[in-house]
Amino acid sequence: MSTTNANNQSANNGILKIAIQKSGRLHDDSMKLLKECGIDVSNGVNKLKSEASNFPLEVFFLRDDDIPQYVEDAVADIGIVGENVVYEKKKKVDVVEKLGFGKCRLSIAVQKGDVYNDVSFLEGKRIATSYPVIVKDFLNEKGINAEIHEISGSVEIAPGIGLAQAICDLVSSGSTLFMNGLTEVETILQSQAILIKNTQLSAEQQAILNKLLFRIQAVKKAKNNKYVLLNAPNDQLEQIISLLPGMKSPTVLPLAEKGWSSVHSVISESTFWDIIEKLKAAGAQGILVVPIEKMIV
Ligand SMILES: Nc1ncnc2c1ncn2[C@@H]1O[C@H](COP(=O)(O)OP(=O)(O)OP(=O)(O)O)[C@@H](O)[C@H]1O
Ligand SMILES: O=P(O)(O)OC[C@H]1O[C@H](OP(=O)(O)OP(=O)(O)O)[C@H](O)[C@@H]1O
Ligand SMILES: [Mg+2]
Repeated sequence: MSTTNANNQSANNGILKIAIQKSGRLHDDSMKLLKECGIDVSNGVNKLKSEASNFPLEVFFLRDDDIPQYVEDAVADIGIVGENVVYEKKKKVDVVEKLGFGKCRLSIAVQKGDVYNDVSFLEGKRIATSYPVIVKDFLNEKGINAEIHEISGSVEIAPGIGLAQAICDLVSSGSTLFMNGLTEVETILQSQAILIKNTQLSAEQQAILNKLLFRIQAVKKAKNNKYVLLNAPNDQLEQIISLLPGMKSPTVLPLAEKGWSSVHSVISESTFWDIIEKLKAAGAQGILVVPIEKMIV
């Protein structure tokens, strides 16, 4: 390749195009994630495209259903979309990272009062859904013959108006099912927002993605951990330190008051309350818990 061509190539590839949902459940969290990664993107009303001012990223605002196709076709290089949409669309894209928001499940529900013992209930029935591909795969796997009636929204209303005897739709709190007199009977898929990428990124695009990913992982780790500061009597230090993992090991500093130390450490969100109780029981006092903004290990 000549130098000129190489330069042109680099000009084309010097920016990464990301597709995110224009409006809806994933929009705000997707924008927030970019912001937490230190990337400034303006989000003007009715704007469909925006360029980050301080990172080589161009943002396309799209309907979530279209994102896997755009990423497969390299119209966008990467995208943020629910796993449910990725599995439904079955496009050729690579999954890069789970993002920890947009958590929901895709479930089958029937009318309250129906006697549902197992999936054989669905045999010969009509199921309303916006996810015909995933439902078809599920029924095939279970050896059930049922009619799939595809509708694009307000799926939970279908049994109540005589359109279907069962539905398959996204559930989070369960309140939409409850309000429509439905009961969840099978969970087909657990879903959350994920980062997907085109399968043939150039080396330069991959390098930008790696930079973005490094930041995303630091943000995610920080969210899953808390910084803890506490005072400990020196004669209890050994026991208290054994309860605290820290990134390497806890920091211990002497307090102005003799016989006491200040202990600093990082605790994971999942074990947080358990460890705090044990720390208190071991004699820790003045425990402060502080959120971490970024965490690079
Ligand atoms: N109740 C929920 N709780 C958490 N996440 C959800 C919930 N409902 C949907 N999601 C996730 O958010 C994604 C977008 O949901 P939304 O309802 O905004 O989609 P949509 O109406 O199809 O939007 P679009 O206009 O972009 O097509 C879903 O595909 C799913 O991954
Ligand atoms: O279990 P819940 O917490 O009630 O959430 C489930 C509802 O959320 C989603 O719809 P959304 O509210 O996004 O509206 P939509 O129909 O426009 O997609 C989904 O399609 C369900 O209807
Ligand atoms: Mg959609």
